[in-house]
Amino acid sequence: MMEEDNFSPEERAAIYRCIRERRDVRRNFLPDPVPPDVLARVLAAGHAAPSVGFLQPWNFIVIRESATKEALHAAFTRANAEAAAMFEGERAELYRSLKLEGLREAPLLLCVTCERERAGPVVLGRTHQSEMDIYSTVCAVENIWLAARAENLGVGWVSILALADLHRILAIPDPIVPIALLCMGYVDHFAHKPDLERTGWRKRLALDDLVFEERFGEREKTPVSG
Ligand SMILES: Cc1cc2c(cc1C)N(C[C@H](O)[C@H](O)[C@H](O)COP(=O)(O)O)c1[nH]c(=O)[nH]c(=O)c1N2
Repeated sequence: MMEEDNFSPEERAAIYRCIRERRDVRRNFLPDPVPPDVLARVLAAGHAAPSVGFLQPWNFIVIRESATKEALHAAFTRANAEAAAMFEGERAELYRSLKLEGLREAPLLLCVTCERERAGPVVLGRTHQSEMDIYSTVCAVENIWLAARAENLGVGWVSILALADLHRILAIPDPIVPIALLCMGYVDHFAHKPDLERTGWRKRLALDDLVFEERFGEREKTPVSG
């Protein structure tokens, strides 16, 4: 390999730090706007994502209007009441104490959509696994999330909304699928642990419990962390 194709140890360390220290952020947003050049870099990172058949099925809808943010927040409130009712007792109490969106506080919201028919009905790589265009769009979302972290921008994914509300509020026509509604902005700090871990909702699983080696149709647990 050409020397200049390699990542230096410092570059590698920065990438792993970005992955490790990316957080889902939906609180403590500062009012500072996201500069256009920063947003352009973050969106370019999204657009650099892999996609099935090189379909690039995404669009990025930038939302700054407070009326739209309020409408999305109202949709969240409706959905969240339904979601909260799925839990009982202490769990329900804990659920209600969680801050699960930052739709009004974030200076900018981003909706990432997937246009499934962008290249017609037949797409290289999608014929036998029809969700691949959706997954490609999720790859773009993760790129955005990581690039934003490298730009010191917090990003939170808000999925507690009915899809029909997203279609209506953002005027997204039916063949296009809203994949992610993200709240984005500068924050005063990044938490070291996920909120859901810190609040005791769920523990982080051990990597070694999740890795298996395949051996002639059998699976064997294979510790990797050494
Ligand atoms: C597809 C999808 C959808 C959602 C999320 C994530 C993803 C991947 N997460 C964030 C989620 O809770 C968070 O990623 C995990 O708790 C781990 O925390 P970190 O992202 O590592 O900080 C999330 N969080 C939240 O507060 N409200 C939400 O609606 C959602 N929805």
